[in-house]
This record gives sequence, C-alpha cells and structure tokens, in this order.
Amino acid sequence: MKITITDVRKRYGDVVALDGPSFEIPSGSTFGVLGTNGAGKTTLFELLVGHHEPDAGRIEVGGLDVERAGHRVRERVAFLPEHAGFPSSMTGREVLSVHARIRGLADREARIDDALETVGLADAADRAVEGYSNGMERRLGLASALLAEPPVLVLDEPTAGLDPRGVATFHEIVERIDRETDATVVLSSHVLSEVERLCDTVAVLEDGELRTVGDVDELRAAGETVTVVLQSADDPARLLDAVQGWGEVVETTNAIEVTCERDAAFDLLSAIDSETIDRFEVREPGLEAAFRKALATETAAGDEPAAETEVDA
Ligand SMILES: Nc1ncnc2c1ncn2[C@@H]1O[C@H](COP(=O)(O)OP(=O)(O)OP(=O)(O)O)[C@@H](O)[C@H]1O
Repeated sequence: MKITITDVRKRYGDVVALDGPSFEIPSGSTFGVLGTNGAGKTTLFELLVGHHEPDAGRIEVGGLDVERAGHRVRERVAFLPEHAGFPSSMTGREVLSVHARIRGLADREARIDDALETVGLADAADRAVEGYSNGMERRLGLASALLAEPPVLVLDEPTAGLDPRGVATFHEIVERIDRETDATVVLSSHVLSEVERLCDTVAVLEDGELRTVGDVDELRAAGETVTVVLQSADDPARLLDAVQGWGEVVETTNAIEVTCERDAAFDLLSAIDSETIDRFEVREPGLEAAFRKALATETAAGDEPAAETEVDA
C-alpha cells in the first residue's frame, strides 16, 4: 500500500518538527527513516498514523487522506510506538486479547496465537508482562501491531534499547514479514547498518527536512570512493610501497587498505604485481558515506557548520 507524504509541516510552539518533507513510500517496501535526534521521525510517524494533524501538507495511505479518513487509515496501519506501555499485571495474551477486541477483530484466538508465534512469545504468553524483559515487551508491541495483519506497519525505533540477541530476533521478524507478506513496513532507526540490512528504500531527515531519499543499493553505490583491501603475499613493505599515491593508505593487522576513487580501483589492481598479493576485496563505502554526504551537502548549502551526527556506523 503506497504512502505519499506531501509538504508536511508541524510545529510545537516555536519548534519546527517537520518542515515540508515530500516523498513516497512504495507499496510493499521496507522503508527506513533515518535521522539524528530530533530530526522529526517520531513526529512524521505520529502524523502518518493519525495521532496528530499536520499544520499543513498531506499524507495519503493507499490513496486515503489521513486527516479526512483517519478511522479508515487506522484500520490499515499498525503502529509500534517507541514507548509502548502495557498494564504490567496482565499477561501477554490478555494484552493482545484486549487489543484485538478493541479493534473489533474476528478469529481473535487464532490471530493472537499466530502473532505470539511470529514474535517468538508463545512460551511466555501466559506470564504477567511485569516479568518481561525490555526485548519481550518490544516483541509484545510488535505482536499487537501484527494482530490485524495490517497492510502497513509503522515501527518507531523498534530495536532501540534491545540487546544484540533481541536486535537479531527483531531483524529476523521484520525480514520474515518482508518475505512472507505484502505489507509495507516503515521503520525509523539511528543505526545505519540496521537500515542497510532491512530496508530497500530510505529517507534521511534532518531538522524536519528531507535530506535525501532513494533506493538503499543505489545510495550505497553512489559513493565516489571505494576501499581496496589487499592481503600481502609475503612482503608487506613491497606492497605498501606499490600502493603509495593511489589514495589514502591504512595498514591494519593483516591487510593494507587503500581508499581511492571508484574509477581508479581497477587501475590500482592492474598496476600491482600479482605476486605481492594473496587476496583482495573491494569494499563499497556503505550507507554511512551516503548519509554523511546527504547531511554535509545540505549543511554546506545552508551555509552552516558541518553537523555532527549521532548515527552509529
Ligand atoms: N510534544 C512535543 N512538544 C514539543 N516539542 C516536541 C514535541 N514532540 C516533538 N517535539 C520536538 O520536535 C522535534 C522533532 O522531534 P521528533 O521526536 O519527531 O524527532 P525524532 O527524529 O523522532 O527524534 P529521536 O530520534 O530523538 O526520537 C524535536 O525538536 C522535538 O524536541
């Protein structure tokens, strides 16, 4: 189900939370919204799910205007907020049962069992939520979002605060949804590697504005440099000598890395005596380079000092 965001604006008093981003989220995609703290991600999601109204602009979900048809949109969109508070004395199953009833869902028992199974909470379903770990609560939130098998899932920083195992489980769940359903998944994150792994399309927000939007693979490939990683055969000094002048050279414990212009990688590899290398690899710059470039370009255009990002590599 396609989502269209058009020139959406939202202020909280003097604070401009969203300053007119416009972009489309393709139907069936797993779409990442990246941004530094305060970039406007949560605000955008809250407008998208109809919790607040924009001051100006429009959001359409599958052709329905969120402001005019909020109720019908909410039937199509499930939201996992950043902080979902559950009544701690209820069991996971009871929480889902209440949510299913409020949403007027049929086949409640079967849906609840399916959702619990999908998020890996079946064994803990009859335990009180107060005994759940943070990761289990996040999974319960996701189970609640999945109950209605919605065509659109909006997940606000779904892995924030999870330990590595919790993060891995969450990634597997999102990947399974992507593989097995037609749902459009929109998620926000600070972690570029997570977006790179899960998402096919990404938008970068900063200060409420759209900095860049596009296909993750294309953004990754749009970097102007690559890193050629060379493993020396038996004479690292000779190899080190051979790569001087081709770009920025870094020696790691078992390799020599040369970051050079994308077009120069082939010439570099052709120029090195093949007897001096055991193995080579050409690394793409990754989404991080595209992300930093998007922020740096716009910042330079705005004539402001380069922004520090809090985004993890
Ligand atoms: N209810 C509110 N009242 C006042 N200001 C708000 C409110 N909600 C958000 N803001 C402000 O709007 C801006 C955007 O906030 P938002 O939470 O949308 O950003 P975010 O990208 O989700 O940030 P984070 O990554 O830190 O969660 C911030 O400057 C924030 O302080």
